[in-house]
Amino acid sequence: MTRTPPALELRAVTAGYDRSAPVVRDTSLTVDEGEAVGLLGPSGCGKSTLAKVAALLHRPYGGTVHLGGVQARGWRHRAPRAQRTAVGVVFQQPRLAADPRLTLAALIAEPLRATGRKAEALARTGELAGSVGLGTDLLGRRPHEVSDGQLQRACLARALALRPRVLVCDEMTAMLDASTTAALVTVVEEYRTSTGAALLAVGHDRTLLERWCDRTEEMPCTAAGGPPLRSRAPDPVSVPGFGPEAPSDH
Ligand SMILES: Nc1ncnc2c1ncn2[C@@H]1O[C@H](COP(=O)(O)OP(=O)(O)OP(=O)(O)O)[C@@H](O)[C@H]1O
Repeated sequence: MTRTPPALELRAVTAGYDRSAPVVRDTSLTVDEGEAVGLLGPSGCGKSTLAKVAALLHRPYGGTVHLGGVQARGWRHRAPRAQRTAVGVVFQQPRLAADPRLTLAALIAEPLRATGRKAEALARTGELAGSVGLGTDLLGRRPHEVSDGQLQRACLARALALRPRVLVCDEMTAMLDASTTAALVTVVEEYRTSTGAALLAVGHDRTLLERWCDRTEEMPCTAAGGPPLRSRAPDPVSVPGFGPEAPSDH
């Protein structure tokens, strides 16, 4: 029987900002279709770097990235569009990830416009905003006129606009309060349930990631010896998705 290829596979990735001292070394990670994997590890161990490699935003020194079984053939704008748009990404700090000149409507519609879908952008912006709990009254505002939570909702809507098969959430909720965290996790889970998309969620909040994800991976510090990643299934009492109790902020 042929096995469905993983939605995301990182094979022996070595990456960083100085070829002589990479922050990620020979690291492999697989996220199956429909699976949610949490990536934990000490600060500075390279989780965000690995997340950027997974989202084809950072070119590794070594190793390969495969999306749906197909090896990525480029990085950033040089990646083929079908691969680039197969991964949606949300970062920790929405103010760094959002062009301050754009209204929230334009921000959400950015990927649709950038891929030439102007009519779809007009038709779906309101629906996308609604799907992340963003009132249409906020769509005409610019990033400095909304809260971090409202801006992060817009960034999540932007990441979902092209209906990615893989969603990478890099500390998406780290700056948010417990109720906004719960709301955004619920949005991601509803999206995954309806589309079968895979999730790679990076963070420090072990309680949140162990509740949210099917399994977690521990990323060691390369200075302390490097991979392999250590896998951990959730406790029997925790459930995939988000339970009734909101996690605390950190
Ligand atoms: N653009 C950059 N240029 C140079 N070094 C960088 C850059 N971005 C990150 N680094 C360094 O790479 C290392 C790994 O950073 P990274 O952000 O991937 O770690 P992290 O595990 O996500 O950390 P945290 O949990 O604190 O967010 C750190 O030592 C960091 O200082």
